[in-house]
Amino acid sequence: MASITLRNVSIDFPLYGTPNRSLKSSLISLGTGGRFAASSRKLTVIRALDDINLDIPAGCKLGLLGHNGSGKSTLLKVLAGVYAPTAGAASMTGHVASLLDVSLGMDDEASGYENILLRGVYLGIPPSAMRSRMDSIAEHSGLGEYLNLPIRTYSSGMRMRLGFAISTSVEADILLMDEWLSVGDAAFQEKASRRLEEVIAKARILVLASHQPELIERVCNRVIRLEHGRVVSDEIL
Ligand SMILES: Nc1ncnc2c1ncn2[C@@H]1O[C@H](COP(=O)(O)OP(=O)(O)OP(=O)(O)O)[C@@H](O)[C@H]1O
Repeated sequence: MASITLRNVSIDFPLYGTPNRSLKSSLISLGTGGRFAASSRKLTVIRALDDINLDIPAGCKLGLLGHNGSGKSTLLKVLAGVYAPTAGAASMTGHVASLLDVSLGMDDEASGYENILLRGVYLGIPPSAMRSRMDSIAEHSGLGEYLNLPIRTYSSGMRMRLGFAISTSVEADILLMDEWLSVGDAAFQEKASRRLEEVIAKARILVLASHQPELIERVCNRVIRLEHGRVVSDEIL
């Protein structure tokens, strides 16, 4: 079973050595960014998430909307286990796959094939299991003989293709995505879009942050809106 439960989750980012008084007054007047939480003479704290309570059951395809700095990426990073809550508790049941940074864990000097194994380690998949997916990943990447070369010889689009092919080869109970990935040239984008839709259809839970309400309406069945780190609406679509 897959599920996500957040109870009173807050995330604070302490900003050390900032010119506190002027920063505080300019942050308070901004319509963007997290909430200004506390300060002393030396320390300013931004509360990126403020007392979030969420129950996400299996079958939920949740879209996150909100202004710049409202906390969408921070929330995804809590779900990915990148940030531990400053307060409250987050619990996830199921295998989490994060498409937040598809090239995380890659090594420039290693070949494409070697990077498939390396990236598998970051995704919690042993090399033996990754080897059995090698052919399908190679095919989806469309990189052919380039996979034998060190990835420092790749263009940025080629790296993205490889990262994308690897990340989408992993079956996940919980899939985390930041915006629609724009990967590669037009031909690859079309292929990538189809592949994403397949991966999403298989996931039990999707959490997708986006600035495009139309995309969320197309892909998701529930949407929450964040403002300054708080949930201000939660709707079934
Ligand atoms: N590593 C960090 N250190 C300090 N502050 C941070 C850090 N990461 C995020 N923040 C702050 O937390 C708040 C929420 O940021 P977050 O990236 O979650 O917003 P977002 O909704 O994803 O924004 P966008 O739509 O612009 O991507 C912002 O005020 C941002 O400045």
